[in-house]
Amino acid sequence: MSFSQDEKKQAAAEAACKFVLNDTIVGVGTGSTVNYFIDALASIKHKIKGAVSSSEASTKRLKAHGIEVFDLNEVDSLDIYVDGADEITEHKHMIKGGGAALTREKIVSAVAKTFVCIIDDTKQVPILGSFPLPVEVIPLARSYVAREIVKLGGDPEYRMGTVTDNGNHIIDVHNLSIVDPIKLESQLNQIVGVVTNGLFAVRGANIVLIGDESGVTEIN
Ligand SMILES: O=C[C@H](O)[C@H](O)[C@H](O)COP(=O)(O)O
Repeated sequence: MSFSQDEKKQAAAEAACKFVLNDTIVGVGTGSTVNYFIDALASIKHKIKGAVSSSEASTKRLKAHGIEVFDLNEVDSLDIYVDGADEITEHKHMIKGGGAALTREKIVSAVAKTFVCIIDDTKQVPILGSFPLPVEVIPLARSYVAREIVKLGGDPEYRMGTVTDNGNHIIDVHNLSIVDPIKLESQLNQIVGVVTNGLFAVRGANIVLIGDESGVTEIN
């Protein structure tokens, strides 16, 4: 029997529920895999205080399930943050932001003690960069940032029509072979006008749950 990509996402998402502790506030990411997690969280919502969300889309889904959504500024710490990824390496470095939620995801995950990454097995890569790297930019700085990205060896493409939850734009960077993701994450963030970029390497994942043909594989 073989599982579809959606079934693998759902399996990984449901497996993340075992990391949810009683009476805590859960950090919640964004995307199609996280949507399965939110649905699974609904079945144990009586156990938790609520959630902090990384996007308007996740907030809407959480509230539709009757899960209370807290402002991050009201929360000192989070035990876990659960989110998907667009690519992840064996070092648990990730590219995120395919859904343009990277900045709030990076902020909420920074507050959490443990980042639980939920993926299907297509997201595992030996080296990051086949998936175009999203960079959130202040609209005024878009062309300047694009020129600076070219100097770093990337091929920038404006994600036309996308406005982030923060009112900013996204540049997707193609043709990068990212040998040192920690260094590149910092270099990109130093360009004036960049809000943040989709490399999650300075702070990567702690636990990875991979939906695959065996069910779910956990990497600690
Ligand atoms: O901005 C979006 C996020 O970083 C998502 O977590 C990422 O794109 C993975 O999304 P999905 O689970 O839909 O593949």
